[in-house]
Amino acid sequence: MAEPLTVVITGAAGQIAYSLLYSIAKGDVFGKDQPVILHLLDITPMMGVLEGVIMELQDCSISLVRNVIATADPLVAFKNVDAAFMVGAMPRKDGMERKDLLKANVKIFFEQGQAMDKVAKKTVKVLVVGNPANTNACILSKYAPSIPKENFTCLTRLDQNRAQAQIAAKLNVTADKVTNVIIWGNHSSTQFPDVAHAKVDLNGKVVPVREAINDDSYLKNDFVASVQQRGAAVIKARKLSSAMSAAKAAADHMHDWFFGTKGDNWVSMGVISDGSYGIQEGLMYSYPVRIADKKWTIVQGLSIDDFARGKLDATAAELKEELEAAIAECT
Ligand SMILES: NC(=O)c1ccc[n+]([C@@H]2O[C@H](COP(=O)([O-])OP(=O)(O)OC[C@H]3O[C@@H](n4cnc5c(N)ncnc54)[C@H](O)[C@@H]3O)[C@@H](O)[C@H]2O)c1
Ligand SMILES: O=C(O)C[C@H](O)C(=O)O
Repeated sequence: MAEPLTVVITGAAGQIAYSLLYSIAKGDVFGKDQPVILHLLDITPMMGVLEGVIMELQDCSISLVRNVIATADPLVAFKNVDAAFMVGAMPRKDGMERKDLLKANVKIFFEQGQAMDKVAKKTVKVLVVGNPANTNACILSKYAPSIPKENFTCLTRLDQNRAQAQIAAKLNVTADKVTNVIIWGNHSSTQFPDVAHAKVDLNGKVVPVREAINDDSYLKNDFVASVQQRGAAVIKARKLSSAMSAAKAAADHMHDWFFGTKGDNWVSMGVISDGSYGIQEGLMYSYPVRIADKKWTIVQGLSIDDFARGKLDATAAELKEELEAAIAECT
């Protein structure tokens, strides 16, 4: 069997971690033959709750988990980690936008970046889930300069999964039949869920989603709005932000980073912009990526029409503003 991977989950006593830990422990993320050592970080007042979560993890009786370290000290949590799920942050409440969390949450990533810089492996793969996820990931990377920028990503896979599921429901197929939906930009209400290059397998025949749906007005309006607003809709209904689906998406993201994408398929991830598609360099922007040998590359050469161009630029403008506000908080 392989050597254990050391994996940190921050916000480990919270609701996303409650689902995510089980997924990681049973091998959904790193493989069914891959043992893991779990580092669980939360704040001191949550250590009692975390103890209960660890009891449950133990009671799952899963042999892939070789050790569990619970701590409120980031220097202990990030020590020698191979992968990091950065979940620990305040969730929004009904009526808030995710960027309203910036003031409360960005300092967490400012401080944790510095700790990560000191003690994490330089190869660590980092996924930021805590909102506003793109900007928090940018700040984390900025304050962990010894770790390559390519190692920092943020979660937009939940938006991708939502978009895929909605298209699948409309076409009366299962979600796995829909591929190459793209989420561009910010994990916020300005994100652009784009099906211009998406495909669907209809009874063995692969056709463009646009052709199968045959309703551009729906794809440009109701579909886009409903993916953009899905997080808010869950909060309104559940009085809590999404957790099971967020954990599933985080698991999907890290799994694909480790195991790669298949064939022509791509997935969406928030990654550091290199200027692709005219987006300002250095923003943490969600792009379509292909992954091989544990490295992502932005899919190039996709056609962008005027409608899409406007959407790509609007979400980039929001990210630029968020980043400026976040940097001001970190002085
Ligand atoms: N990107 C996405 O797709 C996505 C999806 C869902 C939720 N989220 C975000 O994920 C975050 C967590 O959501 P949740 O529902 O699990 O929240 P939660 O309140 O249930 O859990 C958050 C946990 O983080 C802990 N925490 C707070 N400050 C911390 C710190 N400095 N270090 C370590 N832990 C800390 C809290 O004590 C708590 O246990 C929120 O910001 C939420 O908005 C993002
Ligand atoms: O919407 C939220 O605030 C939580 C999360 O980002 C989501 O998309 O469900």
